[in-house]
Amino acid sequence: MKGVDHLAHERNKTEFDVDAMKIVWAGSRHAFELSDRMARLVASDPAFQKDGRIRLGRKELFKNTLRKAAHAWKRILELHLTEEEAGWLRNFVDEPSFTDLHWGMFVPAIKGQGTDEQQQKWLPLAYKMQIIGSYAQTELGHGSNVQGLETTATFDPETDEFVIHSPTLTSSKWWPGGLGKVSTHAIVYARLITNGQEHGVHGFIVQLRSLDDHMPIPGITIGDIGMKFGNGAYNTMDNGVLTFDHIRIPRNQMLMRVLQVTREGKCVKSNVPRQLIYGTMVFVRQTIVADASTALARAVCIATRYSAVRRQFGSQDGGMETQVIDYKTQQSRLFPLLASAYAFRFVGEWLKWLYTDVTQRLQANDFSILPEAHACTAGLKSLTTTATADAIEECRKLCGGHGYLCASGLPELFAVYVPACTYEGDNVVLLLQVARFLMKTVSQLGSGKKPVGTTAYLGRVQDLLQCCCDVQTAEDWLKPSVVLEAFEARSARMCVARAQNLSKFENPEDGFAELSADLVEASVAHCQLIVVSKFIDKLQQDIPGKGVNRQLQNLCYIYALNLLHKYLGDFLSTGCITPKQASLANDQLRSLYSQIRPNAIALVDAFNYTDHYLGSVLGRYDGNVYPKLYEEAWKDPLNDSVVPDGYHEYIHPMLKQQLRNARL
Ligand SMILES: CCCCCCCCCCCCCCCCCCCCCCCCCCCC(=O)SCCNC(=O)CCNC(=O)[C@H](O)C(C)(C)COP(=O)(O)OP(=O)(O)OC[C@H]1O[C@@H](n2cnc3c(N)ncnc32)[C@H](O)[C@@H]1OP(=O)(O)O
Ligand SMILES: Cc1cc2nc3c(=O)[nH]c(=O)nc-3n(C[C@H](O)[C@H](O)[C@H](O)COP(=O)(O)OP(=O)(O)OC[C@H]3O[C@@H](n4cnc5c(N)ncnc54)[C@H](O)[C@@H]3O)c2cc1C
Repeated sequence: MKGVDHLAHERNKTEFDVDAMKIVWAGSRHAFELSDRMARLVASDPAFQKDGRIRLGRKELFKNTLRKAAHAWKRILELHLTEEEAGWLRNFVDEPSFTDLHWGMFVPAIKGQGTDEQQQKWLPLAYKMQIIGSYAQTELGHGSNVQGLETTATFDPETDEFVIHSPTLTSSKWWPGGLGKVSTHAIVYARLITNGQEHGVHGFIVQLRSLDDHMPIPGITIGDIGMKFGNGAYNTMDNGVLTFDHIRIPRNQMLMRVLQVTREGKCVKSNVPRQLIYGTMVFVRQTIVADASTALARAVCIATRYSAVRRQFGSQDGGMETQVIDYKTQQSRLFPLLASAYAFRFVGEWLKWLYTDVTQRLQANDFSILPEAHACTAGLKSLTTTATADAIEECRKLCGGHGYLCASGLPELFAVYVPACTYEGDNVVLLLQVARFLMKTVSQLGSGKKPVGTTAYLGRVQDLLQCCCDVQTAEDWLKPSVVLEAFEARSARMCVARAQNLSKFENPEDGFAELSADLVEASVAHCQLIVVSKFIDKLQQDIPGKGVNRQLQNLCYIYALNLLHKYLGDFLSTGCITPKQASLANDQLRSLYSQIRPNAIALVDAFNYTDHYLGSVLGRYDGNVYPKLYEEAWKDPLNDSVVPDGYHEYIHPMLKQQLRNARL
């Protein structure tokens, strides 16, 4: 039975078609229907309930994840779910597990780096989960520096095998998800050595555990690396440690799409660029950008609904107090995060398109846009995960004290999300990759090479260095061309200034190292420009539904103008805009907050999250926060007994002692 909707008065204020917005958020009607069906399927299945997960001990927690994964797989087979449907199911089950690495990295690595024969042999086994794989790249001593990995794969021509070996403690594989307790196989990255010569790092398919009794293959030492940050959270995952003592694998288990090793141990390069060895990371970084909007939307949904429920101060004549969402400070902290969720959704959609395009081109041996795909996935992964992690924490603060309770869902969401800033490439290391790409692009401008794609604006660098923003009123900030030009000019000017500083160094690598902090700032400016421009592109599409486009416009300008406000130093110091224009942008921002305010609840309803998925008392759809928070408190194990364990040992003697002292 449906209860009272405590947020009904908020929903009645809505000025747009929420169902139409749900489709925009999902990406298409098809995606909406599919994700909606999977969300309900998961929410209604008791096997997927997640209440109390944070209170489980590690062993119980992990076993629970194994049970859920097995149940999920059973349901996938019974219901004949497609890969797309299974992907949504995984999302709504909302529990990191070895299956993520199997499907998200092991399978893509074989697809991207394996030859046709290797794919034919290994993919059917992996698709049926007759083998379970992980992605073993990082080592105890090296993660970011992939070329610094120490594990060796030495070709033995006598037996036609590779010998995989961990020569040092620091060469132990360390971190791979699913490796600790579950995976039977892994793609192991190791330095290839043939005929005494090194040929860089390559991927090898290595069996780790017996398919009969799950015992490690002799010569392999393997286990879990231990508890990670937060209760529940990422501790459902068995991140592992692995060492090899001269493990032999057949030659055909090296992934050979980029480089073949012949029977004699000769290395033969294919026409595929070496960077394709890093291709799996490009794929996963792209999925991480899409996931950022999902996690951010979740936190924002909780904080927005709770901000409409929560009241503090402002009561007159015994009337209702003010909803905290009506405080301008609350709006100026919350609404840019709401806008960012939508912005990241659309840039994620675009990045998926870019990735599909690159994949098709690679199949046709066109490798020209690989550098741009790398820069975009690396940069946007960095930008969106940093912003999302910060935003989840901000949402916790926006919920006041109750945000700190696990019942708010925010502590666990933060703990599970925050490693995204590190895994799949440390965010600073990735921004440095973007900086290299940008500096290379700027350095080639003089040679007549026309930049394309996301750097096309650098082709207009002369105009951008001279342009003057012509904003005269706050309304002028609602013109797409004005906003875009301000972001392009800021980014172009920052890139050119950094390039000029770099050119003062005799050795470019020394210059790059010395100026790296400044270079990272230019990368951020460039990536923010991409997000703004993709949001503006979205507005140009024919978007059906009453009032939907208007809301998206408001969100787009909130996203852009809030960045302008936050990074005012960049905009002013590069001379793109004047202080007066910045002040007008701020006036416009305040006006946009007022326009978003009546639609805020509907804009988070459009995410279509079930209460199961949100996992938050504060974010409940019906806004019935207080009675449920009160109920939740009594579920804590400390409340199992009225007098706590330990009273007789510790509290009672202390009280008695005090009493005796008082009598003295
Ligand atoms: C209980 C639940 C049950 C549910 C069950 C359901 C089950 C069924 C589901 C089935 C459905 C299927 C659905 C699919 C699900 C998908 C899920 C996906 C989720 C995935 C989750 C993932 C979780 C996260 C796990 C994290 C994993 C990792 O962290 S792996 C390790 C990552 N490591 C790194 O990222 C290292 C970072 N370092 C680097 O990338 C590089 O070394 C470097 C970029 C720093 C470069 O360093 P260096 O300078 O030394 O470079 P060098 O090697 O010399 O090369 C330089 C040139 O190469 C160019 N370059 C670099 N990188 C790339 C690249 N990636 N691509 C292209 N080019 C690249 C670089 O620009 C240089 O070029 P030039 O300048 O031209 O020379
Ligand atoms: C939860 C989780 C899951 C993971 N799963 C996997 C997995 O499945 N498979 C796998 O192979 N790996 C996995 N990893 C490892 C992950 O990919 C690495 O931790 C990540 O790439 C960062 O590398 P690092 O740990 O070596 O950091 P480091 O490079 O040691 O970073 C430490 C600090 O040094 C800075 N730094 C490093 N290099 C530079 C530089 N050149 N210039 C400036 N600053 C620099 C960084 O910004 C950072 O502040 C996982 C990690 C985590 C946390």
